[in-house]
Amino acid sequence: MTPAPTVGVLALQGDVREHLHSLTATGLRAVTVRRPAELDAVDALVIPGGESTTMWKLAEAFEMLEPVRMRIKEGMPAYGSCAGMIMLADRIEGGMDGQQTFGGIDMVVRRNAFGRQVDSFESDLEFSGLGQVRGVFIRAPWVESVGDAVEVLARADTGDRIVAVRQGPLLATSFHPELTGEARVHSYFAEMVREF
Ligand SMILES: NC(=O)CC[C@H](N)C(=O)O
Repeated sequence: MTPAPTVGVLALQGDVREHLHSLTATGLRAVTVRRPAELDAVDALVIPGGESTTMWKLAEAFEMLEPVRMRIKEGMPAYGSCAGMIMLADRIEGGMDGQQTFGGIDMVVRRNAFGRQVDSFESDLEFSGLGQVRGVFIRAPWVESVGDAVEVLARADTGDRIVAVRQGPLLATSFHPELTGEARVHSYFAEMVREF
């Protein structure tokens, strides 16, 4: 039997523990990643929810920006929730001056897109291939536009906004399945990792 793939959770900032827990529940090995050497040791990476401006600054401070970009270019599977989705976007709107991302998914993501009234909310989404999934949105981004290579997996019921996408080995959601005990999104990612 081949050993289970190891997934790193980028542990600079954000809801790292919740992702570690969700990944372990799918049968994958999950470890924290803060340093380039730790990144080298994993087969795939999860970028948690949190605050993308802080994550970007810490990624620079920990000299992780380029190494993560490089691994993504080489085809490493990655999944980002919320701030993690922002980090996987090739282009962002509403970012801080100079804010950078790892990129990888050919999309424009708008930060804090759902506005003040609905800073945080929950709703049921139709997730392609999974059926109905409960989405928890916390100052969440949405996907403003996608390139041809990007598959739209879910839209919010509020105005048809795109909230889950996949491009090859890269997955991103505006919402946080790691916070609701919703195992199927992590299982979906685990399948992507095993296929890789
Ligand atoms: N829950 C989240 O991850 C929020 C994302 C945050 N608003 C950002 O721009 O990074």
